[in-house]
Amino acid sequence: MNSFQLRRGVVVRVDRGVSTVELPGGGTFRASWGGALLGAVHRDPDAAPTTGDRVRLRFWPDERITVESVDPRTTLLTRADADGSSRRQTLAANIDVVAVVEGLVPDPDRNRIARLLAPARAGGAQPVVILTKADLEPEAPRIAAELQALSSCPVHAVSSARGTGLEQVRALFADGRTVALLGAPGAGKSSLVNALSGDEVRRFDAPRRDGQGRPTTVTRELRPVAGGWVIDGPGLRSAGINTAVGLDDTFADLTTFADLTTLAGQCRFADCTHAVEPGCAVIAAIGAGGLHPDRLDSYRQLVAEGFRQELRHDVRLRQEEIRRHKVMHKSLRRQYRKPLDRGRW
Ligand SMILES: Nc1nc2c(ncn2[C@@H]2O[C@H](COP(=O)(O)OP(=O)(O)OP(=O)(O)O)[C@@H](O)[C@H]2O)c(=O)[nH]1
Ligand SMILES: [Zn+2]
Repeated sequence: MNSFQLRRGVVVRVDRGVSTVELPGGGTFRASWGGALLGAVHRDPDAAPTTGDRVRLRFWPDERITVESVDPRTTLLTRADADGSSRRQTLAANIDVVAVVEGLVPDPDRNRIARLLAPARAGGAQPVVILTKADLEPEAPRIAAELQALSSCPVHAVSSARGTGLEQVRALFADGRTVALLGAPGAGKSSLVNALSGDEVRRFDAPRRDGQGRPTTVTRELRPVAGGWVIDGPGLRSAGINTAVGLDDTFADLTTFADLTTLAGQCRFADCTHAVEPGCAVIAAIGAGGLHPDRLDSYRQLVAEGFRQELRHDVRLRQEEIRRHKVMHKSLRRQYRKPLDRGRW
């Protein structure tokens, strides 16, 4: 191998400026940022390699390895930083499918499913719901059909314990696609990944130890599964994920609730809150049994979250953007947005 050669790879993990990159022929390398990339990150923090990025590595004669460039992303999953600033944290790039994982036992939480589906759609990924622990719920097929009607996306019931229903889930990974698993602790994500891939993933699972010798969870992992990749890092596990790029206007997209927004358009008052107003089409639909009250609850939560996001965006983000080097920022944006525009599902 020519040591100056550029090689393509996939970022499978990121730790403080060091990217762990897997090459297609096998082999995993830790790489720092090359000069051009350092400049790009300085201008726009989102340009930093994140898990799922397709990158080019340079192998230097002195054995250094650097990430020279990051391919344009098809999707980017981000969340607002925990400190409440408008600064975003990038979680993962190039996610093709967002799978909301929810146990059939105890009863699936419809509000949680709706909340987790929203950012998936907003980010341009294909949403699906995977209901786990089907072996414990004799009514699994009926519940899956009902949820599929409510959420208007594919719903698969699986048992990782018995290995049933896995074929449809495996198909999501075909052609090297990346699937992000979102779900509450205990929903059965790890069991599902293990059932899908057997021993394939275990080598990535060794816990790291920090200075005190305390095991720490490895975050933001991308693992090969069933011919594609799965991401199931703790960073993706909180329901606090609320924004995904491609959309500067974070919650303009409420396709999860297409039925509700249609109904709301038929209310007598344009600013109807669907709580007490006369002539409210939403309340009428619930009364007539055409709309589950849970749906209205999650819609309300979603709208409230979106409102907070938008406030944050308008005031703080705009100020920051002005301070940034505008030209470069914009050209990067344009590059990222292109593939997203064609990719509505
Ligand atoms: N009966 C049955 N139990 C399951 C199945 N899948 C997972 N479980 C059990 O559910 C519990 C949680 O499963 P995990 O796979 O650890 O769930 P997780 O989503 O990875 O949870 P966290 O790691 O806490 O986020 C475990 O006790 C599993 O044994 C299944 O298909 N059938
Ligand atoms: Zn109304």
